[in-house]
Amino acid sequence: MSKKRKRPVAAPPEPVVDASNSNLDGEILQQEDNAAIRSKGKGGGGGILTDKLFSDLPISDLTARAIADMNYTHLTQIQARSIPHLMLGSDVMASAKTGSGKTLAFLIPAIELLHKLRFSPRNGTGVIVLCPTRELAIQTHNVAKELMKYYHSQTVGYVIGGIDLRGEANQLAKGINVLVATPGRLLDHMQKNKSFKYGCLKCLIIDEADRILEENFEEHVREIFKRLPRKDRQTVLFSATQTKKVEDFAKLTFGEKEERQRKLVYVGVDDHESKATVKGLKQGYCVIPSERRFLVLYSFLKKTLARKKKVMVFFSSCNSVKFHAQLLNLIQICYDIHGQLKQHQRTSTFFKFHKAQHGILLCTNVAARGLDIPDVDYIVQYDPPDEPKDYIHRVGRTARGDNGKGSAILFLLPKELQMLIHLKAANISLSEYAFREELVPKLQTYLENIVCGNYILNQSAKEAYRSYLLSYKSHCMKDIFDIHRLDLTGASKSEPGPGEQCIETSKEEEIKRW
Ligand SMILES: Nc1ncnc2c1ncn2[C@@H]1O[C@H](COP(=O)(O)OP(=O)(O)OP(=O)(O)O)[C@@H](O)[C@H]1O
Repeated sequence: MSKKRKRPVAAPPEPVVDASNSNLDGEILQQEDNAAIRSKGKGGGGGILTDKLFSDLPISDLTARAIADMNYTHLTQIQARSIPHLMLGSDVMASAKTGSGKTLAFLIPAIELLHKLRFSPRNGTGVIVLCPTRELAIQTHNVAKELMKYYHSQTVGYVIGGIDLRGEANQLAKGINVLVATPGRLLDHMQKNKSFKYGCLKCLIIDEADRILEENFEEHVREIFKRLPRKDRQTVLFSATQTKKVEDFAKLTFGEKEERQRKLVYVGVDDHESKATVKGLKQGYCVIPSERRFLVLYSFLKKTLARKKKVMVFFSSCNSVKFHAQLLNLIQICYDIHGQLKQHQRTSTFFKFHKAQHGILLCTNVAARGLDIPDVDYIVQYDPPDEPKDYIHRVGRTARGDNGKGSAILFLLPKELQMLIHLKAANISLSEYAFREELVPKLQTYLENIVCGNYILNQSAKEAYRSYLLSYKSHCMKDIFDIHRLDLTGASKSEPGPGEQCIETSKEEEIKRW
């Protein structure tokens, strides 16, 4: 007889917590100097604006009016330093911190270029912007659309995975001049869609270039490059974290002996800075034993929500996001984004959280790069990132734009403390926050009972726990994140539920089996 599946039901009221450990009004995380992490305040911002005015740029009236409508008057540093080179037609490789205005820096010259060339839909695609994630592509498309709102003869659109290929093909057949795309889907159209015209391409922009050139995109990008016209094509690479790989790629793309190589301009706004993250970001770490992690997170979220804050929490796997969202949704509404969701769910969640005044978004690294969500107060890294670069992009979702402010907290197990050395080497310094044991709510058994009593939650907990161990095992910093030294009993409590029961064989055997 098949087991009847139960849907998660609303949780019974929490047990009365002894007032002495009723953390919920106290500061669960406290900085050593006694100043608990706080969110946005006034004054002393990032100072990314220059005294250069958009009104002094040699751009068309149409673009200038759109920029004025967006209420931008002064250029940011990356805009002031890269736009002149881009408008001269140089190939540019540019780097500037998160939230510093790179999107306008590459879009304005690209739109101007097509305007000057009098591009129209029948010319096909003249500019391609490659983005690593679908949400970032949608966001970049929306900015381009706003900038082009007074243009009547040039068109803008996007093609991304998870959306009907035929619908996109129809749009491409009509002619999309500025096309924002994810690499896999762009290649799909290049291979399968004869009505996609890109023979007149004038500019290729690769946003988050270091990510796009990583292993999982490399093959796609290589194929895309083979198909794109090279003659008279400008190539532009932007990111907050440029790598040697991007440099090598630039050399390869432009060709050592080609004339273009001589025109490659490098713009590094923060090259001489001693900090890899922005000024308005307050960042710290907290060492928390495995078995307390979820309870600390729960308390923290409850408290920040009571103060009407906007929080993003990063996990290492889709299954972890899914399970924690199901569990937290019994207690408190939260949003979640990960790669296992259907695209329409991802897009709708992204826009809901974008618009929300306060709330929680649980996510994987799919939301780590480029997303410009207004007024995020806190970034919590429940699971540590794979490498410093990922750390920089995750925390970059707060403290954005001029005078942006925000806070970030990294959860570490005692054995993971050495990660701070790697972060320090990448110019990231974190303050220490102590968590107060006496304020941790005594809810573990209560939560475990909820999870074990509900089939769906129970299954999700098992999957989340397995995924947590798998991602631990595949972590880049193997010397620190050593699965053989991980306390499995404690780890299972950080995903409250059946935990270790889902590992039936001995620890070593099970790990080897994976
Ligand atoms: N000239 C400007 N004046 C004021 N605000 C600006 C200006 N240019 C951009 N911004 C704002 O700064 C914020 C960050 O911009 P953007 O998303 O382009 O950053 P980014 O450098 O691409 O960040 P990331 O590296 O995270 O992708 C946006 O909210 C944008 O509206």
